[in-house]
Amino acid sequence: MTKLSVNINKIATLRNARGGDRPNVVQAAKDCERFGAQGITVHPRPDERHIRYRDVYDLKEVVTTEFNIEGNPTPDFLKLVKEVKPDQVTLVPDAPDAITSNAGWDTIRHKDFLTQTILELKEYGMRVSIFVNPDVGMVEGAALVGTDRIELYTEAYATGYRNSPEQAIAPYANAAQRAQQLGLGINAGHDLDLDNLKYLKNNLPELAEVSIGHALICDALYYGLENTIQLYLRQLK
Ligand SMILES: CC(=O)[C@@H](O)[C@H](O)COP(=O)(O)O
Ligand SMILES: NCC(=O)COP(=O)(O)O
Repeated sequence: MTKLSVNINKIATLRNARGGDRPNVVQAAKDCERFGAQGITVHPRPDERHIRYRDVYDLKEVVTTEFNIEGNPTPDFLKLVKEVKPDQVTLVPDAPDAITSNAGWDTIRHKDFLTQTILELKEYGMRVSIFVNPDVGMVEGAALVGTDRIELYTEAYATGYRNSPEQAIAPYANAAQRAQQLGLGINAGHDLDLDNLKYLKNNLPELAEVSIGHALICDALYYGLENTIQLYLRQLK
């Protein structure tokens, strides 16, 4: 079974546009769960342009499915996740000024940093995942730093899928196969949508979880949040 974790960053983007509390991020998380989401993902960024650190503490009080916090392990981020203790923390090497996440870890170059950080986080009882490109060498490096899971960065898959699904999936299938041989759990995310999700799922049988935000919240404008979550869940059957 592949779990659907709904990334609610974009709910917070909308809320922040007016400075008030509409839509309410906590209520949205509860509703996503009520509509079938099996997890809630947030990716607080240093400028708090969508999810604020305060939201993360508030969400911890209400999320009853799997709570996944993604982000660059800066001192502030590490303090936050150690206090909140989500079910899963996903480390992403994104620059503070990046519009969105745009690369996975170089697990060889950052081996010492990742090993130390992951060790610390696991002492707090969290599952740790790290964001990686679909590159067998990076997956092998991930196995050496002690992470429980990898999250495959699927932007290249989503872009390539439009021209050639077979070519787009090939590096992901190889990376996933290697991760499984090495005993790593496999998550995936970024730019997944109703067009490309089923093919990814069908070709990565080991996929434990996908986190989806941008396209899902856009779809919800047309289909409604409940229908949209059901449509995404159907792709993962
Ligand atoms: C790691 C990843 O791919 C997602 O967390 C993505 O970065 C969403 O972040 P934004 O909503 O800030 O684009
Ligand atoms: N980890 C990926 C995620 O949480 C959502 O990415 P996107 O669907 O907003 O591109």
